[in-house]
Amino acid sequence: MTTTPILKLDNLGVTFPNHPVFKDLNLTINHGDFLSIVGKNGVGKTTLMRTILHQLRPTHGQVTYLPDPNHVKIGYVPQFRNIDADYPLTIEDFVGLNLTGWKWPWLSRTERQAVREILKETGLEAIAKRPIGQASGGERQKAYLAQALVEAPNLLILDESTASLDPVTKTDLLDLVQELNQCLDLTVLFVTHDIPMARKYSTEYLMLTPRGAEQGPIAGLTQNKVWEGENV
Ligand SMILES: Nc1ncnc2c1ncn2[C@@H]1O[C@H](COP(=O)(O)OP(=O)(O)OP(=O)(O)O)[C@@H](O)[C@H]1O
Repeated sequence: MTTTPILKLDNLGVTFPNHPVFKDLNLTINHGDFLSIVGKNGVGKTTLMRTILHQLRPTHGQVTYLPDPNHVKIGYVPQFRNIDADYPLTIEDFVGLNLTGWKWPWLSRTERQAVREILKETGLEAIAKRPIGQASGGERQKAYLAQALVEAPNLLILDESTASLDPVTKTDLLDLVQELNQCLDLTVLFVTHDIPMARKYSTEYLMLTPRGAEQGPIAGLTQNKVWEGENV
């Protein structure tokens, strides 16, 4: 099987004032990888995602999109975020927010079709007209995922985005992500504390510890290893 890299981290390091988060991180992520990123609270997982998204300039090293940034389209699903109860968008508006048409009446026929399909796939179809501010926490997380997927990314970052979901919803959404991973070669970076879910869905893992990083095929990631890593 040929592997084509989509993202490369070279000697990557981030230090906040007097506070090194991670250093000397080297990693190549290939198209179609489903990489779980694990490690204890505060070890630097979100900082790494922000660096990959170029929201944060690394202190050392570099992040390279391959073959170039024009070929990498990123979808990002954040950790749970509060939304004001009177936020003036329906769920379907919210899902289409990043498309060129922006709000439902101005979306093109193709964009509307894409929004409808993703609402169906994420189980939001029945509540598409509900104001997003009235949606439950889990429904909002689904809407964030749908918003990221509707743009057909080839790199999806899930930053603890399934943490607030019930087990059935979590499984449904990760099944969908896995289907896109396997059928469309979607590359997935899955930041999680849920080791059984990481083992179920990922192909590879990256474990951050205060001592350094460890990586490998997902079969090598066990709950014990994470606990040991967390005690370093
Ligand atoms: N802008 C910043 N300035 C200074 N320190 C920061 C900044 N952002 C994050 N940190 C610190 O860097 C460390 C890593 O934070 P980060 O959010 O990346 O951890 P995490 O592994 O994602 O944690 P969690 O599992 O709790 O979400 C933490 O100690 C955090 O307080």
